Amino acid sequence: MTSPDPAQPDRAQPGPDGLHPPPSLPPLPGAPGGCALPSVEELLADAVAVELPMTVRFRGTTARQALLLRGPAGWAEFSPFPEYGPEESSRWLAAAVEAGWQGWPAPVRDAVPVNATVPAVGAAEVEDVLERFGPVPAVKVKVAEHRPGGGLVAGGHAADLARVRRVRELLPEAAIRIDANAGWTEDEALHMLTELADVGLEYAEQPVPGIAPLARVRRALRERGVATPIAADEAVRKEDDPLAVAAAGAADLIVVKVQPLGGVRRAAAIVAAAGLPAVVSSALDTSVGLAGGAALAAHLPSLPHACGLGTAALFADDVVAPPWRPVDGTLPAPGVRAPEPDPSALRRLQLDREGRRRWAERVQHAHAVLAQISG
Ligand SMILES: O=C(O)CCC(=O)C1=CC=C[C@@H](O)[C@@H]1C(=O)O
Ligand SMILES: [Mg+2]
Repeated sequence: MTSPDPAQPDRAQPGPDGLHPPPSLPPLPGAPGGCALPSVEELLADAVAVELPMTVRFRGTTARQALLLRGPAGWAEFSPFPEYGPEESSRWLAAAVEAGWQGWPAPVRDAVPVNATVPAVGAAEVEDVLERFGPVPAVKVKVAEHRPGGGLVAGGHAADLARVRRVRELLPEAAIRIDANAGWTEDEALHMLTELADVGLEYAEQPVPGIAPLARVRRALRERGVATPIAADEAVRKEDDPLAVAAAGAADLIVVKVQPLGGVRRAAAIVAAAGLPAVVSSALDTSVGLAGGAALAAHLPSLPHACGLGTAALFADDVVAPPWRPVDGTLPAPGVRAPEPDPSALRRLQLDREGRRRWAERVQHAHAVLAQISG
């Protein structure tokens, strides 16, 4: 549909050591060569802070907050999780600046396949959760969820195994991937992934924290004859160098998310430079942010796996009407800008004055980090 984006590094060009692709990624807003960084006042001029109720607990929460911004190129989302500090949040703000003040790069496909996402629910609830997504080619099952104070949630390993097996029973043909969010020790990961070998997992996402442990688990599984591919998520989006996991050969594929990686162009450049198959996933964004994920998935030259972008199905309400939810297992590509939020949904979901103040403060702090990069 379109020619390659010049912002993407050329994978055919090896880096200085002759082996690895060049590490250069598109600059963040405000940095030399990047798009201009709007002022805080400009960013906040039309901002609306919202809270979306969820139909099921996910990542320990039943409500998701976000700040929606409006720039000349369209609507944008800034929704770092509450525990994220200014530095990590600055990449989320960079993604919002791209969406609202620059626009997304052009798509090469019209629609993207998505997976259903099953939070750490009991096996008896799996059917209900899956119903919200409709027919899908793939399912992600959350495992290894911890209580806020530490320790696995009730049911532990047995509940995780039962949840995955229930999905397989209900959807014998679907691809099933699990996501442990770095919640297992290496021994637990080896034990659980060996137990689940008969399910034929599509891949296991971040079974353990870090890069070296991921590489060890991957190697040890092979030695045991377990062929489950290993995907890196936190080892991409939370490391200083998002390419380190690929350079270390620690994963078979990478998970990429637009907000945590600083925008569609940056995420696409990371995929190109990593040289590994990629899965585009959501950051539990509202439909505005999800459209950014769909823009990335629609822009990538190759999309070998269904995307974790069906998460609007976990919300009881959303800012766009109709919400950016999967239909027949796919989401439409949004083009170069996000869908317009529905004004009545914004009124219904907006936070009070104190909530707005907290979000404005988070924008200021993240902005200060980006402004510092630009010198
Ligand atoms: O990939 C999916 O199916 C849904 C998105 C998803 O799992 C996540 C969204 C937001 C925060 C993360 O804890 C989580 C993930 O780890 O991938
Ligand atoms: Mg993950």
